[in-house]
Amino acid sequence: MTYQEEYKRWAAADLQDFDLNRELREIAGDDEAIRDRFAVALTFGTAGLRGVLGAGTNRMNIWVVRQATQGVADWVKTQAGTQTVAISYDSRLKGWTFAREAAGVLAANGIHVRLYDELMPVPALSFATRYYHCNAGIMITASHNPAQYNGYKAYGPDGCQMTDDAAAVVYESIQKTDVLTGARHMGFAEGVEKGLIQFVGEDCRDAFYRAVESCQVRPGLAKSAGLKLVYSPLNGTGLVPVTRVLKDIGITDISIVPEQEYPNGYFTTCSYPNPEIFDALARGLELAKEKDADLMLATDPDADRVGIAMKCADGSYELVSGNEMGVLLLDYICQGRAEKGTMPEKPVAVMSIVSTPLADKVAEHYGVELRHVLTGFKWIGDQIARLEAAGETERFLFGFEESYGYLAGSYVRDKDAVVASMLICEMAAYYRSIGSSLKERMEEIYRQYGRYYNKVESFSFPGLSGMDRMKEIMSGLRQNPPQQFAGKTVKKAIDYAEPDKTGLPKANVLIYMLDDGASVVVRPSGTEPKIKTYFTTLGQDLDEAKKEQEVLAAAIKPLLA
Ligand SMILES: O=P(O)(O)OC[C@H]1O[C@H](O)[C@H](O)[C@@H](O)[C@@H]1O
Repeated sequence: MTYQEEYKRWAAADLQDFDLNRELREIAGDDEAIRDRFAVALTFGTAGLRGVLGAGTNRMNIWVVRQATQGVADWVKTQAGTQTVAISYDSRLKGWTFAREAAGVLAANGIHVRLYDELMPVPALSFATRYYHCNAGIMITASHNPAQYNGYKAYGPDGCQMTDDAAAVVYESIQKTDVLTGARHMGFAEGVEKGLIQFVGEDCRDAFYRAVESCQVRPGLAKSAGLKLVYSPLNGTGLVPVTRVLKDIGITDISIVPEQEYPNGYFTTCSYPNPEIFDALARGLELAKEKDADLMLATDPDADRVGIAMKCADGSYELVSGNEMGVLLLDYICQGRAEKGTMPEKPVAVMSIVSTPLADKVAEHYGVELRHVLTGFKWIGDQIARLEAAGETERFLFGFEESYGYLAGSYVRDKDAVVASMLICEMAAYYRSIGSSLKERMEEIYRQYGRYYNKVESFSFPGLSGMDRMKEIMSGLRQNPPQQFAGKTVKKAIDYAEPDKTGLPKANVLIYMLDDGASVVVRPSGTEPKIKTYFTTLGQDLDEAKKEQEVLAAAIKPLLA
């Protein structure tokens, strides 16, 4: 069928969503708009689906959600177990609608559903999936994308994002399911009446909070430390779980950024709700200055990432990068657990290969094995699963990625900004209680292990031609391996396309280790049309390390044009 024919089929159907029929009427006769919506379909991958909201096979709408859920249902039916799927959603536009639609498809397939009756974040979904022994979990979210997006993250029975094998089966089934007529569907009320759709119980929520709070390193400490916090849920799911946990551990001086407090899928005060980006933290920073807060936290809409600003001695605020926070937390957890006598035998931490080598130094100092895995938090979840299979789950201390994702504990298998917010506040409270601060501890770490500087620079390659160019660049780097960058010799180059040499699954990643201890990683992003370069440089002080990075970046830039 051509895209025009598919458009006509949709335009003639009752799409049960006023917005969709109106959009199709509006684009009548506009070939480009029709092609964009109907020429291709959103692809279901290991991260599920993500796309712009609207009508068509290349958009997020109830029909694409039903089709994807039929794929998930078909896969669940091939599995043993409870035949149950957990569902949650965040503040995105149509979040609750998509969650209900997905529940209706599962129920029509005879599969039981456990649905949150209010928006809840990724870690709560991962937790419910495990708690109810589900075969799968579905999170309706587009994470930190702009407001016009929504998406569908799929989870396996362990609460980790779906494996490649399972996602491939789901995708195959999706392709056999006609988007408008192929998915079975039952009305939500009927599903509830038949007992197929149930809400997540209070017992599960309470168990989630207990699991998070059990990860405190110095329980009770925050109660008396007088920490002053500014928090922004960025109009997403963080408000309820983060404030609940913080209050439970005794942090009461919390000012919430008023315009970003309540769920709002339009994200009117920050168009790109990604805590990696300054704009997303700007309102929080203003309020932190006004309140003279010790710390400012902002969680992304599905509350799996958290961004931080810390107060410096002169009263100014400094943003903390994902790498720095990963190192601070690793250091705090190790030091605190050693002091409290709760350090497990043979402790294990995990980070992605693009995260800072400074963490290796810290782990070594505390006698912790720091495992390196590919980018994607599911690889951290996979390490916990391996420990679990060996009956050694308690060895897992902490996992992090430079992209602002952290997890301390094995109760969920995706990044958790709720536990991260709790531990960051506990850590800040601790340093405050001993007359120090996060900033001071970070400086001590640099003095002890060396002045590392990490920076990510991304190069955009939009469209199909961009995809080709990215392939050319990566194969060019493989065919003519660079021997030096800016006069610094490449001491070792690691190509992750060669699994025999890395011991990790095959991945399109190149790492260059330079003779002065610096390193550069080059990889195409898995989530955006970009090549990302990750720099680690060293210097006597920050200025020198930054200059080193600039020189290296300038040398690499021409290779990525
Ligand atoms: O670098 P990318 O492939 O774009 O991925 C960036 C990030 O995306 C998601 O948040 C994943 O869960 C992370 O594991 C990953 O680091």
